[in-house]
Amino acid sequence: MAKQRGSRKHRKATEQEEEDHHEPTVAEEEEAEAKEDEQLEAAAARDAEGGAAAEDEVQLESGAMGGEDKVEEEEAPEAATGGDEECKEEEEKEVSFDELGLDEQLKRALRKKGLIKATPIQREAIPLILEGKDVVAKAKTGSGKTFAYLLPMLHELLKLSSEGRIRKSAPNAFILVPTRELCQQVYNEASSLLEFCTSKLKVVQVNASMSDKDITVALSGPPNILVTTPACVASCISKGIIRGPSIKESLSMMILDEADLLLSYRCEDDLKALVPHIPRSCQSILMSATSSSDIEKLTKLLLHNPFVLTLTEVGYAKDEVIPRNVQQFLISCDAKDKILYILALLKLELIQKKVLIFVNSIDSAFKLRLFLEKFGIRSSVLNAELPQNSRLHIIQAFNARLFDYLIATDDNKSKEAKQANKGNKKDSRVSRKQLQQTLDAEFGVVRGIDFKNVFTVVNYDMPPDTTGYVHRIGRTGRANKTGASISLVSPEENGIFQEIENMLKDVEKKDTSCISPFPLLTKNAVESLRYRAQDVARSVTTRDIKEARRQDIKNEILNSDKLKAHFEENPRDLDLLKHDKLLSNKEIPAHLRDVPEYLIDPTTKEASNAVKLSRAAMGIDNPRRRKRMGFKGGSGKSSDPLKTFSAEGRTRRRGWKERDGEQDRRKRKKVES
Ligand SMILES: Nc1ncnc2c1ncn2[C@@H]1O[C@H](COP(=O)(O)OP(=O)(O)OP(=O)(O)O)[C@@H](O)[C@H]1O
Repeated sequence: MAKQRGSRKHRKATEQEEEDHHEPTVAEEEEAEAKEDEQLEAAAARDAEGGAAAEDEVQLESGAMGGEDKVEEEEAPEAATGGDEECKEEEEKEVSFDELGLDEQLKRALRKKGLIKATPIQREAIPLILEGKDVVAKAKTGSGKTFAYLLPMLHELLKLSSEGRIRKSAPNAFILVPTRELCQQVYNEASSLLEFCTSKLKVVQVNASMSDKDITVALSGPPNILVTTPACVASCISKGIIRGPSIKESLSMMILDEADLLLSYRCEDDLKALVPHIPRSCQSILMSATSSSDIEKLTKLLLHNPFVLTLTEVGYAKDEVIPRNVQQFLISCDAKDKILYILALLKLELIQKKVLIFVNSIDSAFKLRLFLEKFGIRSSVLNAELPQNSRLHIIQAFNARLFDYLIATDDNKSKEAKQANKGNKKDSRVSRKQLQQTLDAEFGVVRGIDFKNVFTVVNYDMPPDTTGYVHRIGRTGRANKTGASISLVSPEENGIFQEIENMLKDVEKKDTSCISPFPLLTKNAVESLRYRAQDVARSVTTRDIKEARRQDIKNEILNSDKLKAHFEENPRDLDLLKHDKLLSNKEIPAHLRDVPEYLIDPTTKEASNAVKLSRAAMGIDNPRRRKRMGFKGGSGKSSDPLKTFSAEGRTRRRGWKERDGEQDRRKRKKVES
């Protein structure tokens, strides 16, 4: 593995390049925007990069929650990174993409994204893959595994293409991922890297929601790279859309991304069906965030004498499954009080936005959404019932900061899926059909999805297993940004919580707990909201939940086709992406929308202010930043009650109007809380 360490000269060049990426003036930005013809995703990703530095600075000043564990600026780097020595070690190992010998056109695409230095997994895996080795790479969530395989793969294919050695009877590379959402995400990433050489390589994604005709059209050519799920590729082979002998002739590389999840998505048989068609010469790469017996199974099935990159080998001082830039907290409470605790966290602004909240059933998700809505907190629900276009666009809209709170049921193992399975055991055909009708088997909200700039992940319900925990928490702290997680643990969930704690201690070789009690929420603050919360929770009936669920699907189905057509023509127009519209058309009473000042104790007020200050320091509400994300008009602060709520008590303004026009409250009378 030929590797150059970061020389001073190189570092200087890198600094210069970073300076070149200065914040543009408004005029420059407008001019650039007029010229740019970029995908929404690329714009969001660039902004995420821009935000990273700012967020890291905030970590130094006020800790991840912007709360009471403030540290002096000089001391902070040590606290944040685990010590000077470790920092130096990391710095010594820094390698730029230039040093990895990648194709010039790929480097140009990386520069355009503002990516200069390789992450540890990238700097270790890229040279090995370029050497032609089979590789099994295990690295924590958000560590950049996608580019770790995409870059060397594209480099090799570009080389073959320029030497005229590409075989064209079937795709040259398969990238197999567990879910459709990931197909789309990986396809977007690969396309963005090929921006400066579109005529040389073609990448397509196909999934089970497409008709055979559409799949056949997509695969005509054929493309060089196929991003798909194991189920879809197996079906293409069995239907003769891709011929086995052609795969044998053309396939030179196969990637199994999110390999730890592939088998849990019932992909084993599909992968076994593929094995006889894979040529012996095919290089196989397996990427995973966690270790499991499934990984070993897959390794045996598909790889030849692979090089195994484990967590320590990719440059981290110690093994870690949760990025060290993520602070993990817990709140112990009764199951019935969870709704009260989440209200306190959000309404008193004790956690940093954006927030991703995980629940274990779709009904719980809608109950929570309706409940929060009654307090003026708007959110969106992401679940397996929604049409695929809607799911993709909810993720896109959340990434673009069109709303701050997303409630997700995290995979097809939700309570509903389990019930559907259980209830239909007698007739497995009915069971499968019913399940497919209601819940999409290839759906995966969380796993591997690159949510941008999620600061806090909340486990409203604990995940069913330790892998679920790792993947959920992995939606924050991505690409070295700071983040936090809060798990609401009821006595009934103590078992799984202990399992998670033991796993973390085991991996990180620690005796002490890795998950600390959340320090910013006082008993007084919770109790001050209890009466209202209980009252409102009671008013959200099962019928309301059923109706909201039905209404949401209806809206999203209507929107789904519009979204598809519209975004093909206007990839940057976010007007349709308002997935947090109010479910109820009733006016929010003032006493619920605003928390009166006398209810908020001084400690809570202080904590809330600290969180707000750190948010301001991150520049999250900066109008120029919002504009780059695709917002039209101003900050929206003047018309959105979410943005005007203050834990210090509210300065009432006369007449305001809901942004989406559901309710015109201009004539609303001034009512004292
Ligand atoms: N070299 C880099 N420098 C900075 N950011 C990077 C770099 N490489 C990738 N990223 C960004 O890091 C984020 C996480 O990357 P990616 O999705 O590949 O992580 P992952 O390891 O596959 O995570 P998961 O296991 O959750 O799927 C992405 O937003 C990506 O654009």
